[in-house]
Amino acid sequence: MEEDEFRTEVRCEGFYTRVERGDPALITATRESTHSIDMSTAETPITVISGPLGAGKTTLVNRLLNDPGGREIAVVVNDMGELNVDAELVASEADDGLIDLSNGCICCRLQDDLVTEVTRLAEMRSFDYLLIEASGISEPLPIARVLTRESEEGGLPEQFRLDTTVSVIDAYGFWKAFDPAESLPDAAPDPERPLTEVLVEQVEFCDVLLLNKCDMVPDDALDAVEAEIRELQPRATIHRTTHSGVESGRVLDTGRFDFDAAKHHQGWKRALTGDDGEANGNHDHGRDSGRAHDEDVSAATAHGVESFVYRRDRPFHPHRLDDWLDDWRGNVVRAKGFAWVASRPETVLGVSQAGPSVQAGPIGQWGDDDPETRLVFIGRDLDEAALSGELDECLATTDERAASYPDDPFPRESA
Ligand SMILES: Nc1nc2c(ncn2[C@@H]2O[C@H](COP(=O)(O)OP(=O)(O)OP(=O)(O)O)[C@@H](O)[C@H]2O)c(=O)[nH]1
Repeated sequence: MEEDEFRTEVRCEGFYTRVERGDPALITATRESTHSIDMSTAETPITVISGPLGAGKTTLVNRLLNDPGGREIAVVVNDMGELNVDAELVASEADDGLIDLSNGCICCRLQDDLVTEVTRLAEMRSFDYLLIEASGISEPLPIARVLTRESEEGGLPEQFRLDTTVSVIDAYGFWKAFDPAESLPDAAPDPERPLTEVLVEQVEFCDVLLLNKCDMVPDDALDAVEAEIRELQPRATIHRTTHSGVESGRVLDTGRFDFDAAKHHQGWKRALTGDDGEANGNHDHGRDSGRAHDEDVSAATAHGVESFVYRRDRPFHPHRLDDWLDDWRGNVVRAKGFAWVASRPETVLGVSQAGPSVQAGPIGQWGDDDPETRLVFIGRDLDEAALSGELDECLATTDERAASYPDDPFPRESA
């Protein structure tokens, strides 16, 4: 069962590509820069910037273009709309000292366009760093797959190396989305857009996480938000920022990208496997944010952030489970895992909840594995006994296990 079987299918409608090159003053600065580029490796590192709509991605791109640390940076900006507003914003910053050398707009699927445009860029221009700003609804994992040539669709030329995946997370938006007790009046989830699912995936898959817009969240709430994010994302370095203010070296040339680690050390997956990441040398989380593991643990404890795994070797009654999934328990930030349902005893049901967004559907067969429900819950002040009791009420009786279910509710998708 691959985690991307859970992923929401998100289509990207357009890439906007431009190369930014420094003006003479900037090139002078480049020569004097302490940053040295080892041309002998002939590899162009890539940083991918993901994050929800309005989190501060373009702000970060512009910061990096204005302070490239001696690098000549090319930027690919991806936006969902016909007009690429982000590219326009990057361009306006470019007027202050960077020259737009090429631009273009194409409409097609994300992966093909990404490969085509980056390949074309590399043929046309010389640059020594590539920034990719993903759209607010892009999932980082499929992008990383293309950039590491793991995609069946093909990948980038060998000269590129994915160096860092960065997620810029709007601390205020996160606070509103996942903490109903603290949420503001406009925090109601938009039923049209299950963005919380994408937001959580952006948190879960990254090497570096900027917790941005810290100026908009009170300190105690910020601590709680960071504790929740740390529970979802045990591996990444976290930087608290305002206006995406971070030294370029924190997000460029970090060498932190590690596909296996990024895929397997998401909070929910580690809770399922009981792996705390120390065994394989990835126990460096929080280092750059100045926090040690113990501090993360105590921050989580102080804010009541915790996780537990619900395991049962009896199937659910499909309709009772479906009804239960309809009600979002506000203190659950994330629930994810595998369920066994009486309506499809051979089938593994993937369940993925992020805030008010809940998805559940078949993702494979149990095969030789003994069927067993395993669901991870991550949240604040979780009442494990109550949640487990509610779920136990959804388990099928012996008679119900033998029944047939012509109107099986799965797959289900809801915002
Ligand atoms: N108060 C506050 N505003 C910020 C901060 N960072 C960015 N902004 C503002 O938030 C708005 C959105 O920032 P962008 O950088 O365009 O965000 P984005 O992630 O590129 O947005 P999309 O491309 O629409 O997904 C802009 O008006 C920024 O000036 C911050 O730390 N605090």
